[in-house]
Amino acid sequence: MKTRSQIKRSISAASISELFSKKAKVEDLSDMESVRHDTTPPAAAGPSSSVSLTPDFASSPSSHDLQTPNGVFDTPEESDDQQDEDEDEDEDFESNSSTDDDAATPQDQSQDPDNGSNTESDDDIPIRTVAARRRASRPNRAGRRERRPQLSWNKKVAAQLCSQHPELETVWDDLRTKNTQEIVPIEQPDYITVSLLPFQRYGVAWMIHQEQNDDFKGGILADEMGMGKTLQTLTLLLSDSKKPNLVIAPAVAIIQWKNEIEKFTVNNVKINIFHGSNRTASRAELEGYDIVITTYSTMENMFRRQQSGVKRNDRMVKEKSLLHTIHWHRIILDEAHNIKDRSNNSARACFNLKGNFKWSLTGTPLQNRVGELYSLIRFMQADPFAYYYCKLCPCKCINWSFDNNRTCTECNHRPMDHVCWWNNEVLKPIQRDGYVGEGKEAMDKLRLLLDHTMLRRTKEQCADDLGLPPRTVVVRRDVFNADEEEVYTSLFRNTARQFNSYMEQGTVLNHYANIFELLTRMRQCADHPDLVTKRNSVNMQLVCGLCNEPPEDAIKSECRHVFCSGCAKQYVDSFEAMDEDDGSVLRCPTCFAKFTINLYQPPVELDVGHGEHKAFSKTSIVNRIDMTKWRSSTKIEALYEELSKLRSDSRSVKSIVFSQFVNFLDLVYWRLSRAGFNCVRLDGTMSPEQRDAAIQYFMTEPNATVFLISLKAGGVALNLTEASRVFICDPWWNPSAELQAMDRIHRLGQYRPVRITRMIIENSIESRIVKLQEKKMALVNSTIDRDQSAMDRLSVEDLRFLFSM
Ligand SMILES: Nc1ncnc2c1ncn2[C@@H]1O[C@H](COP(=O)(O)OP(=O)(O)OP(=O)(O)O)[C@@H](O)[C@H]1O
Repeated sequence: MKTRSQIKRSISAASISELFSKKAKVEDLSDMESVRHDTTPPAAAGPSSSVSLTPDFASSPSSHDLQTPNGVFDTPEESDDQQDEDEDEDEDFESNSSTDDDAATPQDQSQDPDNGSNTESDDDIPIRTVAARRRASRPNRAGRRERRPQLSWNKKVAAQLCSQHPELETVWDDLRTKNTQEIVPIEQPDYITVSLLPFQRYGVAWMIHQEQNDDFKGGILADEMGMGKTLQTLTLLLSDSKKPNLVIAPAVAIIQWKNEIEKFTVNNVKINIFHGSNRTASRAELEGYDIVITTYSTMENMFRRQQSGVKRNDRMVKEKSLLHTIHWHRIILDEAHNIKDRSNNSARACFNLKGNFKWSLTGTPLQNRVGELYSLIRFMQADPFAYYYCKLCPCKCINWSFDNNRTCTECNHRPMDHVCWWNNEVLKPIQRDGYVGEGKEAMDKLRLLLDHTMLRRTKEQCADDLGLPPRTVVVRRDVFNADEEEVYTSLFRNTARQFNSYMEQGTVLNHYANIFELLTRMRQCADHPDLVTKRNSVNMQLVCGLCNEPPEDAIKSECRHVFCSGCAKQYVDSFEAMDEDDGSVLRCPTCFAKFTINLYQPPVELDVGHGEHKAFSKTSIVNRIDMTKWRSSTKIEALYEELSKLRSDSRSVKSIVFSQFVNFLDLVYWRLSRAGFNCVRLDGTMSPEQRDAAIQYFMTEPNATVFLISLKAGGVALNLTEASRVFICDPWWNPSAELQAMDRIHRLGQYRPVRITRMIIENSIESRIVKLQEKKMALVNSTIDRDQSAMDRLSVEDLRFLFSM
């Protein structure tokens, strides 16, 4: 569990997210009363490159707590006895002119560049600084405490850096006084076949301006989801005839890029989809294309083979990555929040690409904490913000590079002598002080930097241009029937008893795999009890070890068990969030060996084949149980009722149904097809081509009225504006995943009012999850913490709440 002080220190992701986006709030309308979210623009709204960074930090901590080496906060106060004991020692250190601030955060300077965490041990803190701290807190001879003007740790480090790197002294002033030239929207280009909207013409002009101005070679286009970032970028890519350009996108979006290029451009744009086993190996060929489109996993995989090698005849052989060899004209990261964790392999692989201009596209530039923005700044190699500077000499580097002796390969000084400018100027003060004092100053600097590197417009600001219809969100609450309740209650009692005994023995973390599975089962049971009671006959080699479903974007652990990539990430994240530090290790839910898995490995292909019912895979529940005796569930019937009502009102209304469980989608498919609905499916067991074919069919076939989509595979990056209804069948821990899903239909090209229905079983864990979401949201909104990272994760407290009888 995080300490209160730790929580206090964190800057709010929520606040920043809020700063960036005013999303329609999800209203809990148990009585099915609907709420309209007006998209009328406020009078003064309009395209602007500035982002409002004005969080409500009224209750932020005002004290400058000191961080001890073990991360616990204390003050420099000490007992008089202790002070006397240290008297002599102190005198010796007078000449070192150390101040209490030296002792404040000595380890802050020695960031592990990869994760931003402190890496030095207690032993690394010079003793003199401890003594100096004691001296500072002791009364002087007149009985008063010494009060000297104090420089914070970060300010001192900044001063040290400036003495070696004088150019750093004026960085912020230069940025502040920079002549911000007025940006005039471009004219409609003749190479684009569709009329760009006014804010899009402005967006392209801003991108061109960024490239022409020498300060930043690119930037972040962060318009809200569905406002046409792809089209704006495409217009930029074709604004000169320079090539080759590289687009990196999630697998689900690469075909969409291809389609947009074909649909919206007149010239014969030469494109290559660099993905799959048939991709070209020729550098010359790739360099001949205008635009090369690839996926994060392909790019990451190539980089890994280059850096770490690949096993051939029991030897590791390193292979040059074609993508990293070419010098691209522009590099575009679509859904750039994929690299928000600067230490993940995708991020590292992106940082190492070479190009003249680097662009990040994302509707959610900040999901959890301010630190995530570093990845985007680092990707565009913003100078000096992304660089490390040595405090002892003029050494400056973009890559953290230390040899085995832990000395810099450039200057031989130690890691702790090197400081990331971003960490010292922005991240640390905000983490420490929130939005007061130096924290506020740092927040202003961040805003200034974003003003110069990021363009963000919301749907609300551009409502006049977009002309989007209103969006309504409702919650439909049902209760289990008697049979379901019996199964669920027995499952819940058993699992709660089990959980409580782990709690009593203090072994929650040792049994984390078990608990995670129990939670999943209860969530599945709320969809349909069969998902839990008919699990036995599953071939464990072909299902995810966490959700027991056909694995989506399957990945393998070192112990060779298979998992959905989404499940494994959630499992690892939640365990890490426990932060109990009692030596427990995360175990594989299948074999209980230590769980080691590369979360960013390319998906493995599994041959699941087809069973008796050809439309379903061999492992599908439909092929494992006797469907002639099958009975539906409350959730499925509620969905059926909603869809039937829609169909009787209008036969042309199309709906999207999201669930996290592929087997549940199979059961829904079975039920709805038998009731005459023409259903289409998309999940993470399908190849990009199959996914695209499903999307095309749904978008163009008038009779295809229901699209069943797995939230893990289709929650982001899709355009599904043919539909105007969304049903979210099971609540997710993180509400932002649900918001992303909703925006698949509330986007440009949507002309009908949009209605979202969240389906909840009232007497089940689902209503508790919704309460938990509300609780976390309230915590986030009302406390100083405002760090939304908790949204994605489960604490022991959360588990206690979920299992309370
Ligand atoms: N000027 C325009 N005229 C007509 N359609 C447009 C225009 N601009 C964009 N669109 C369409 O709007 C839809 C949304 O655009 P796009 O997918 O680029 O949004 P996005 O901002 O990238 O969203 P996300 O962040 O969800 O990926 C697409 O179908 C696109 O073809």
